[in-house]
Amino acid sequence: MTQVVGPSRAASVHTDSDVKASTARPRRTMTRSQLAQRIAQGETLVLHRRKIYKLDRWLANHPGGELAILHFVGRDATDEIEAYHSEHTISRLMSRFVIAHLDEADWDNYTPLVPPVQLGYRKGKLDHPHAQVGMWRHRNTPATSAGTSDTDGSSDGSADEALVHDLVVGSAVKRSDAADKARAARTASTLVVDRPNCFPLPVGLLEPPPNPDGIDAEREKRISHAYQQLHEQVKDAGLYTLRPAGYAREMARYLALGSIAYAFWARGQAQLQLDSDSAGTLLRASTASFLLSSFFLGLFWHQLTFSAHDSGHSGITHSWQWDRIIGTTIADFIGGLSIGWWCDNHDVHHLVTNHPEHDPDIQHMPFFAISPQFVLAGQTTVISADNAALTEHEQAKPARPLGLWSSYYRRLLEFDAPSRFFLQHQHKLYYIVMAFGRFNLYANSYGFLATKARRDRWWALELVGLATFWTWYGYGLLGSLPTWPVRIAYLVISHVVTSPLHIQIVLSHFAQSCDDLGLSESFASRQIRTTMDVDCPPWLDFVHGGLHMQVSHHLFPRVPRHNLRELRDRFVVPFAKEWGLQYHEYSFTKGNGRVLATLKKVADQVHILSKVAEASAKGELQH
Ligand code: HEM
Repeated sequence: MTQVVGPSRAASVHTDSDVKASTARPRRTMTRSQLAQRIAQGETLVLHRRKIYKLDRWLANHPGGELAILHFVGRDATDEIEAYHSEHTISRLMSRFVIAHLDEADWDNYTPLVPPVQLGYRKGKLDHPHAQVGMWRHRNTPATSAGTSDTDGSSDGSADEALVHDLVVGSAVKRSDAADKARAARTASTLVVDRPNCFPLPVGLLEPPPNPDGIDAEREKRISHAYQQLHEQVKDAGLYTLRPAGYAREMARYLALGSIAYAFWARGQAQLQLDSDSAGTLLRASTASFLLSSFFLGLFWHQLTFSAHDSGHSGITHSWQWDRIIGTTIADFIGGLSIGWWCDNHDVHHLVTNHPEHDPDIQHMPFFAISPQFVLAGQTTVISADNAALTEHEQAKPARPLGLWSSYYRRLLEFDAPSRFFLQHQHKLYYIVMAFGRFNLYANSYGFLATKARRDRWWALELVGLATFWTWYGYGLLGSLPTWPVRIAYLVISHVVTSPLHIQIVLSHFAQSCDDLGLSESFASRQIRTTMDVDCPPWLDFVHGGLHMQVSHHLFPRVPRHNLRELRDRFVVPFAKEWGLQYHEYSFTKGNGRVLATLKKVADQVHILSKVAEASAKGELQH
């Protein structure tokens, strides 16, 4: 049974580096207010068990990416740091970055500061005036609560519906009452903010808005401490130990699928000669063999990707370098994708799960939006406090949903004509779009390697991997096929067969809550709220590749895949029950039904918004 521990007991775990730090140099303390002042000046300071890390110079070297750290500036990242790093990294490497300890009294009642990246700042500058509009909206109206989650964990949508309503009413009011224009324009869709364009920031800007209803900061701290205790129990139970038999089975399966794909291709080549004698038959024997080969190659890729995922979390050997070599072999050399891109994207997803503005795994405009926030945030006019009066020109502008700013992509995910079309039909197009998901992975991978990736030896290895992939797959395999129609059919089938993977990936989050419940929500609460499991018998585990025990994976991402079932049953489910956190588990069919229902609901809201936008543009809105 899970035991609840108080702060003092939990704080006694992992104190070896504390001791080292205190013996190595005099322990300096910093108050919360001093911490805030230094962050406001632009320093990258993160808290871990009272220790304050200064990470400005480490950012560019961090294997987990810059954003992973930036989202925790000014916050207590204890749970996340211990979930994502080996003990060796924590005790040896991290201790080098400690510059002080937080004042004890401030630590006991610590209220997180808002990380500047979540206010729209990157590299010392304001990225975009629409960054984190939700937080600004909340800040301007402290009495209102953020969206709440209903008992089944999905967003109740009341906040979203209020936003839709605001937009419709706000637009109508603006048009109809010329005398009251300025006031009306500032009610529904205007935020008055005071944000400088670069650092230093006013310290007050880093103070978070009040917690929304349903978030009790004290309780969240207790959940956090209980999670830390649970983590110790998981380690003691040996669940971080790799089960080689599990991966031996995986390897046998990969080998079988790869060999079958190769055997059909070889048979097709042998049949080519015979086929020339039977010209004119509808489906030549060689073509059938090639298409069967493409089918098995797709299955091979589908299965293999789960191991790339494990390696991306250092979940196989627990050595970052070795797992990166395994991941690069699978993803780049065999699959033509970038493991570097995947890790960059996926690490952020794990840390800010289901946050519309920050989590790239739910940002799929123009094809999908799982909340109207994707459409609504951009319709809000943000004006700075020293320019509080709207100009005539601004008042005359029609209220138009513009889309949402993404802190990951650093661009506006626009609500433009293509997204207006796709989003209104997203529930009908879902499986069709997903069928071609692997092509999107190529685009993301190559875009990342070309523009964003660090130019280091891992990057060079990835380029070699991709060149190898296109040589064996593009030139060797597709090039060996007799005609263009057969080549295209091979390409399409081998890619479409992997598409259940994309459905499995989004299934865990698309139907879950994507409300922003603020910075006081604990890591464990957030992961359990935003993530769902898929129920299946143990013998089918290989089909889902561990992704179906997603809640346990999100809470303990480095636990090897073959231990997830035990982790879930012995530790995670009882933990959620003890703390009254709703645990979400559905069958594959029901989970898909929930995803489609979510997409349909947003499609309906988008339909209304599109009508409003059109009417507003034509000047047809009346009181
Ligand atoms: C003192 C500062 C830090 C150091 C020295 C550091 C170092 C590392 C290292 C060496 C790895 C590779 C995995 C390993 O060997 O354990 C890693 C991965 C990672 N780090 Fe950090 N890190 C720091 C701070 C942070 C912070 C504040 C966060 C966010 C809470 C973070 C999030 C991650 C993530 C998400 C990964 C990827 C691991 C995975 O995907 O499972 N790191 N970091």
